[in-house]
Amino acid sequence: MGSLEGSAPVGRTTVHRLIAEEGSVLMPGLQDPFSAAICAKTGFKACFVSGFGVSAALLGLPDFGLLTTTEVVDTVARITAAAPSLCVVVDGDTGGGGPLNVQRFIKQLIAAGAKGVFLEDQVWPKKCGHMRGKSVVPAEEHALKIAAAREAIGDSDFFLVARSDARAPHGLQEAIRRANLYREAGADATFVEAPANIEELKEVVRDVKGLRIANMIEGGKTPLHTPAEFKEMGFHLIAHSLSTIYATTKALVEILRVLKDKGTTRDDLDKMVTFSEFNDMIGLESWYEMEQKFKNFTPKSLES
Ligand SMILES: C[C@@](O)(CC(=O)O)C(=O)O
Ligand SMILES: [Mg+2]
Repeated sequence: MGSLEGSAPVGRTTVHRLIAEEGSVLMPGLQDPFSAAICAKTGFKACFVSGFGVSAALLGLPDFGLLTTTEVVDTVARITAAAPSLCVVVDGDTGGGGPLNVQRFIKQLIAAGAKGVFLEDQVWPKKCGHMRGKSVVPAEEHALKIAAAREAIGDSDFFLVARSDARAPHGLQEAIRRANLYREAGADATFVEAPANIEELKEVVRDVKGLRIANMIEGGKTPLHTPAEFKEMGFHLIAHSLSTIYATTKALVEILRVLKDKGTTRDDLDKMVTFSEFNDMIGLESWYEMEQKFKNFTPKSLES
C-alpha cells in the first residue's frame, strides 16, 4: 500500500479495552434507542447498531442500500443519549461515498457519541452480506476509504473495522487478502463477511492478521457459535446483528394476530410485559423525581 499505510494505534480505545478485559466481546445488534436502553439494563457493555435493523425499524425497508448516512447518524445520536453507558459500534455500510464522504461521516458518528464503525467494500447500493447478488469495489478503492477514516479519527476514542464482502463474489482467499490490505491501510480490526462453515472460520483466523470480527446471523451463512468458542478460535468482537429485530418481529406478529383474531388481549397478557415492568424499563421513576425537583425549586434570583 506504500503511502496509504495508516497506523492503527493499539489499545487506545474503549473497544480495545473491552477486548483486553473480555477476550471476545459480544455485541447485540439493535436499531433504536429503546432497544439500546434495554441492552444496557441487561448488562451488556457494547452493542452494534445494525444497518439491516435500522433500515427495517426506521424505514420499513430491507437492507438493500436504501438507508442514508444522515439517518444512521440521527439514529446513533438518539441511541447514545438513551444508553450512555453502552459502547456503541455502528454499521457504516459503505461509508456514504468516497474518502471525503467517509471522513465527514466518521466525524459525525464521533460527535454523535459512537465508539466505532464498520465500513464495507461492497458496490453501492449494497446488500446484507447474507443476501445474494453482492459485488465489491476494487480493494484499493476501499483501502483508500479506510485510510481516510483513520485520518478522520485522529486521537478520538473510536474503533475502525474494515469489512470485506468478497467471499461471495471472489472466494474466501480474496476476502482474506483484502482484510489484510485494509488492516495495513489503518483498520483496527477486520471482518471477513459470511464464512460458510467452521473450516472457513478457522482459515480466517489462520490467515487474517490482527483483531478479527465474527457476525452471527440466525439463518445466515455462518454457523452459530458462542463467544467462548469464538475466543478459543481467535475472534475478538462478535456481532449478534439481527437477534433483537428477529425477536421483536416475532413478538409483534404474535400479538397483532391475537388482536386481529380476538379483538382483545385479555387472555394473552402473558405475551407482554406489564404496565409497571415497561415503566421500570424506560426509567419512568427518574422522571417523576426530576419533575418533583423542579416543582420545589426556586431560583435564587426569585427569592425575596
Ligand atoms: C451485519 C449486517 O451488516 C448484516 C450483514 O450484512 O451481515 C447488519 O446490517 O446488521
Ligand atoms: Mg449492515
